[in-house]
Amino acid sequence: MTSSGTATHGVTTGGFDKTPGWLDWYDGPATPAFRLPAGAVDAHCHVFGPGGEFPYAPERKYTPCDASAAQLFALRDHLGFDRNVIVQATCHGADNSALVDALRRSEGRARGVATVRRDVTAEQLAELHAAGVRGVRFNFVKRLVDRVPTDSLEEIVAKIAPLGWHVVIYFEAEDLPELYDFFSAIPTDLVVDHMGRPDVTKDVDGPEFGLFLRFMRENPNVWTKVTCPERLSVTGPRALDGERDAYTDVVPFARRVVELFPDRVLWGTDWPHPNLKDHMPDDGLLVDHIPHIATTPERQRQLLVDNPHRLYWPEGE
Ligand SMILES: O=C(O)c1cc(C(=O)O)oc(=O)c1
Repeated sequence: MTSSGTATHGVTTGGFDKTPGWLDWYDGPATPAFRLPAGAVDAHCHVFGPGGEFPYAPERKYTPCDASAAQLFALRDHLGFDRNVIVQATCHGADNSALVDALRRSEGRARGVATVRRDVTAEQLAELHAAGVRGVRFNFVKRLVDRVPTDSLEEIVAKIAPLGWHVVIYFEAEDLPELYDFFSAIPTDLVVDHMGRPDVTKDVDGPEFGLFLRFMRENPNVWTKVTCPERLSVTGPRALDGERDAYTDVVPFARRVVELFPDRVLWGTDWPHPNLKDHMPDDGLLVDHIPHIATTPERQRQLLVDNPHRLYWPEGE
């Protein structure tokens, strides 16, 4: 596996200039000390391009290094995951071609979460479904989109609900008070990316994280990904240089969610980790974060196997 094969000197395939300061994904990840249970799912990861084959969207807010389906599946096998849930990245806008290509190449071992526009047709949705898409993503993180998708969400949800799909939302903790009622009205299953991005310098028992926990408690259709400690951490040691006890400041937040809602949590690597600014984690060491937040074999099995299978492979294939 190599990131340098597709991205060199700031240029990706297709002649796209990477965002200045872009950090490429970590090459040569460690073998995790934590043995993943059989059937484990990496339930949040992306593919980027390759730009020469699947050009990045004109409206993108960043240009990444390429990160292909083959490279993702090599990482899956190296870490010991059985399956992936591939989430459409904002750098591809609503063009899901790279995602669909990856799903087809996975031979049933990946499901997808797409981004669609309000004018998406039933035929287009049926095609995405056949490829393995089971959800749509809406991004409320302002640095990643021109406009938050409040207008289009209801219209799109009405179209995807009959397919049994769910909604994935990405937002920041400070925006939850304003969006609380809007999100609570979404009728489908609803998956919140990265625990709603808590500010981990604040108290885990404080009002901000308390609102997120209340959101989950009051809405039994809400799930969350206890992911991205590398994004949320402020002081914790990083998953680098052999560190298997990384991102300790995020642990109390993720552990609390796993303990309170063990049947509505998912975990993923977030590979290839878009927009990290100060370091790129070793995904092998990131897997070693899991037993710190899901502390018993039963909780680990729910987080990594039972929950993602229920949401993405309900037919039991
Ligand atoms: O925090 C981010 O920058 C980020 C971006 C994207 C995306 O661009 O899709 O996805 C993520 O899960 C996280």
